[in-house]
Amino acid sequence: MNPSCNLFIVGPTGAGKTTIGRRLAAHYGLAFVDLDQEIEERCGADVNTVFAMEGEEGFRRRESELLEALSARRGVLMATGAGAVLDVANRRHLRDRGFVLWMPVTVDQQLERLARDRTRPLLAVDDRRARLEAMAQVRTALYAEVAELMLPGEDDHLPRVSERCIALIDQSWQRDPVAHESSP
Ligand SMILES: Nc1ncnc2c1ncn2[C@@H]1O[C@H](COP(=O)(O)OP(=O)(O)OP(=O)(O)O)[C@@H](O)[C@H]1O
Ligand SMILES: O=C(O)C1=C[C@@H](O)[C@@H](O)[C@H](O)C1
Ligand SMILES: [Mg+2]
Repeated sequence: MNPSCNLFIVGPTGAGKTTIGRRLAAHYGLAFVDLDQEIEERCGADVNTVFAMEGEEGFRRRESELLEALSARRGVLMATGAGAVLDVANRRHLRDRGFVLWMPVTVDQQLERLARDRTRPLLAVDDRRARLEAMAQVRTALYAEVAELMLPGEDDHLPRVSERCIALIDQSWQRDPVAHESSP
């Protein structure tokens, strides 16, 4: 939505939604919220444990409930989990309640960036490349459906990536001035 008071970031796992999102929030004076981290805080358990105890279905239910609540706030930058776009109601909330940024990443970049990562349960498989390609097959069109702006995806020094993102966002995000008011 443009104009809007929120920024939401979507994109594949390892795209940089959390790391770059944090920097963008600081730049724009928005409250940073990371959907995965919020789920972990509320459950008192990490994402791996939530998947193990409640299955992907339980995780997705929690993800949708929180996305609904957090996206209703004003003046937030929310980094979503990579699979949040799978749900149609999530996609509607994202589109209706904020300006949606898409951080792209190639499968090669994902494999390199997440080589030592063990925190993503859906990547706990023998053939990570095949899993990531299958995810991209389903999800790319969904990122495209919700996003209004694609950010740069190349590997670089994080402050430089953030600066390039800010230059692009400044060109197309019409910030709703009421964003500076406190929430009702
Ligand atoms: N443009 C970039 N250049 C180099 N490294 C990057 C870039 N963007 C992110 N990274 C690195 O990639 C790793 C994954 O980034 P991050 O955790 O922010 O991804 P994410 O999109 O939040 O993933 P997830 O959806 O699984 O939460 C981090 O180690 C981060 O420092
Ligand atoms: O790709 C996904 O579906 C996921 C990505 C992570 O951000 C977490 O939300 C969780 O591991 C699921
Ligand atoms: Mg993240």
